Amino acid sequence: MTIATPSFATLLTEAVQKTRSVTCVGLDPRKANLPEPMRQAIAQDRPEEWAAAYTQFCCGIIDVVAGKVPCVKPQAAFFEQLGPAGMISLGEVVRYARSKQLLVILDGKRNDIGSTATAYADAYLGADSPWQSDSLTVSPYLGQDSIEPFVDVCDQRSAGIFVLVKTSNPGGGLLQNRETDGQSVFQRVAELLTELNKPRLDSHGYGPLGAVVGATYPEELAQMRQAMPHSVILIPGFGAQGGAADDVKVGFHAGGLGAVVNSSRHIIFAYQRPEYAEKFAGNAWQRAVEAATDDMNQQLNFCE
Ligand SMILES: O=C(O)c1cc(=O)[nH]c(=O)n1[C@@H]1O[C@H](COP(=O)(O)O)[C@@H](O)[C@H]1O
Repeated sequence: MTIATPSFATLLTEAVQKTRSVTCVGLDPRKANLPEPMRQAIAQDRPEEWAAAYTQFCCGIIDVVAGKVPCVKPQAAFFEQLGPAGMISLGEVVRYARSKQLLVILDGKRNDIGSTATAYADAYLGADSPWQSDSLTVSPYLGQDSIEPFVDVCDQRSAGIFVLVKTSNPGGGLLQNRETDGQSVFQRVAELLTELNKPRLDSHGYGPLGAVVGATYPEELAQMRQAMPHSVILIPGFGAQGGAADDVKVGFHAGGLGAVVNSSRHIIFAYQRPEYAEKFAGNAWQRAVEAATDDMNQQLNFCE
């Protein structure tokens, strides 16, 4: 097997070391939460105008956080809400983030039967991908033959995936915690990721198959850190969903390696948080993004 170097996992580790940050800024634009001046500039309530505002907003965030954090995670759903115009905006945001040396985790939670999974993998991660994302969130529900096409693409290009293992939402346990053959479904997913990563490790011991484990389940996060020594863990649920620094620190290896922690609303709409609202009203929303990013970096001060 020939594996593209440097791998996505290596690039992410290097970006963490360079920025001394484990923060992933989630780009989840919402019409109702855009700063007032941007909402006022919408002349007609048309998807094209909102999409242009989303591009402006997300690129404005990227300008603030580039150099401060290793990666950003655009959530496709919010762009898809605007239809084709939203997808053009998503493409522009991905391109702009990469031009600012930020790694992009495209949050699409994609997957399907193997032959269609190949199309998703080529679409988002392939060498000729029009999106050129560095990585993609992937659902494991269709099994190993649905994950392998993504791994094949990761072998060819410096790309990675983050597979849903234990999600942050309260209802995730209904299926993920289901016990079968003496282990839970999420433990079985973790085992599969470890098997697939083993022949593909970089010099830090990480493979292309990352995992998603929510900050809202610290006990399971600690267990999953042990079960998946070769996966970089994407930890969402910090901030707005209640996850705190003490909850996520168990997801890391020494020196702040092996995980990144996502926060979306608490950073991008920080200007609306009570502690920032007065100081950063109106046009000062980018300064609120900066303050919230600096604060999160300080709280997650795990890099040696
Ligand atoms: O894959 C994800 O990123 C994800 C998985 C998960 O278990 N929980 C979760 O919240 N997410 C995403 O992480 C982001 C969390 O946003 P905030 O709650 O605003 O920080 C959203 O884009 C979610 O779609």
